[in-house]
Amino acid sequence: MPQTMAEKILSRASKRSSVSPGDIVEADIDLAMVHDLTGPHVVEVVKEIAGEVKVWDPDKVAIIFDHHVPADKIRAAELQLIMRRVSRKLGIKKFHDVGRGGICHQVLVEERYARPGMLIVGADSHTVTSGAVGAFATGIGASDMAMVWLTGRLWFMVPESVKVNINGTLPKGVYAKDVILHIIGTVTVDGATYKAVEYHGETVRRMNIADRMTLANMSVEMGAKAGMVPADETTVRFFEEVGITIKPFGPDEGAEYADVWEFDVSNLEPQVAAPHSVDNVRPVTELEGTPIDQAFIGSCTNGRYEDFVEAAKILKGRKIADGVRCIAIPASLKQYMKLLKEGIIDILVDAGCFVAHSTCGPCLGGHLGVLGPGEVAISSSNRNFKGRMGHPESKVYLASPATVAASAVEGKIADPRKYL
Ligand SMILES: CC(C)[C@H](C(=O)O)[C@@H](O)C(=O)O
Ligand code: SF4
Repeated sequence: MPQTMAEKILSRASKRSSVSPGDIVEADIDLAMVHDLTGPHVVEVVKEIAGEVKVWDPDKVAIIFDHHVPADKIRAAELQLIMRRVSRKLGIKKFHDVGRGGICHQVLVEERYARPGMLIVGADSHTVTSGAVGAFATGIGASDMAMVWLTGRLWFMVPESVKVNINGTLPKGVYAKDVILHIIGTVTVDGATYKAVEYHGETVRRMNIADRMTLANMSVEMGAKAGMVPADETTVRFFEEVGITIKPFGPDEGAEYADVWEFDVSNLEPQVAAPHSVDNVRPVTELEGTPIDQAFIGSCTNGRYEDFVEAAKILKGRKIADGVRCIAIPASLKQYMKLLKEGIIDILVDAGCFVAHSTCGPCLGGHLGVLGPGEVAISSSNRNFKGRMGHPESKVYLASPATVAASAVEGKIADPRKYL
C-alpha cells in the first residue's frame, strides 16, 4: 500500500511492512535531543527508574544548551552543571555547551544530525523543525524521553497525514514566515492537531532549507505532530555541502491523505500574528502604525543567515527608531560567524541593534530582552501567548524578519515592502 512520509518512517522504525493512521506502534528512535531546561527532568526520571543515569546509545543522544545560556541565574547554572556532568559521564559526542552550537533545533539540522527518513524525538515542542530535511521529528515530554534514554524505543499512534500544497511565486517582501502565518491563521491553532503535515507544491520546492525550517518549525503552532518537507535535490545539495550523500525521500506515489489543503501565495501580503494567539493573523496593512517598544530578530523560527540578510537590507544605513530597542540573535554560532564574515553584523550594530551570541533568550521571556508591563514587541519567533516574552500585561506580534526590521526602523508596525 502506498504510504505518506510519516507512515513510511513509522513502518520502517517499527519493523512493519506498512502502518495505517490509528495504529499503535513501538518504534526505534534514531535521535533523541534534550536541552538545558528539559534535560535535568529526564535525568531525574531515568535515575528514579534505573537507579543511575544511562542511555541506550550515546551516539543517538544530543544534549544542547540554548534556553538559558550563558546561565542567567544560579538555577540555570545548576541545571547546566547537571547536564555537563551527565554528558561527560555518558560520553555524549553530540553535546553542545555554551558557545559551541546554538539553538537546539538549528544545531540538529545544521550539524546534519537530522537526516531524511529519520525518527527524531526531542524534549521540546519545536523539534518538528527537523522535518525541513524530511525527518519525522516531534516533541515529547520528559518521562517519555526517560523511556527513550533507557530503551531506545517509544510508542506512537500513527497520525493521519495532511498534504499542504503551496503554489505561486512569493511577492517581494513576503517570505516563508508569512506563508506559515497565513496557513495557521486560516486553519487555526488546532487545525492540524496530531496530524503529520507534509508541505508540497512549487513554492516549497523553490525554498531553501532555512525557509523550509521556518515552515516545519511552526507546524506545532497548529497542533501538528510533525511537519515535513520531502527531501529533494535542494536537500541532497545541503548534505553534499558537508560531504554527506543522502537519497531523496518523500511519500509514495498515490499515498492517501486525510486532507489536502491548497494555498496560492502569489498575492499574499506580509502577515502579522497579533496578541495573544498565533492564529490571530492579519495582513500587515491592517496593523501598520501600531507603536512598539522592542523588536526581536532571532529564534529557531527565523534566526538564520538568510533571515538576517533580509533584515539587513532594510536596516542598512538606517537607525532603529528612538525609544525602541532591537535585539538581534543569530540561531547558532555558525550562523553568527557567517553573518560576521559578510559584514551583516556590522550593519545590525550600526543601525543600533543589540546583537548577542546564540540563545533562546527573549523568545521565551528568558533573558536578554524581557518585556515590562504594557510593553509591545514585534518578534520573528513563533509564539505570542500572554506573557510569552515577559510581563503578562505585555504584547507580542509575530512577523517575518523583514517586517520586524521595518517596524524597528519606524518604531511602529511597518510594511517591509516599501524598503525593498
Ligand atoms: C522550554 C521548552 C520546553 C519550550 C518548548 O517545548 O517549546 C520552549 O522551547 C518554547 O518554545 O516554548
Ligand atoms: S528559540 Fe524559542 S521557540 Fe525555539 S526552542 Fe528556543 S524558546 Fe523554544
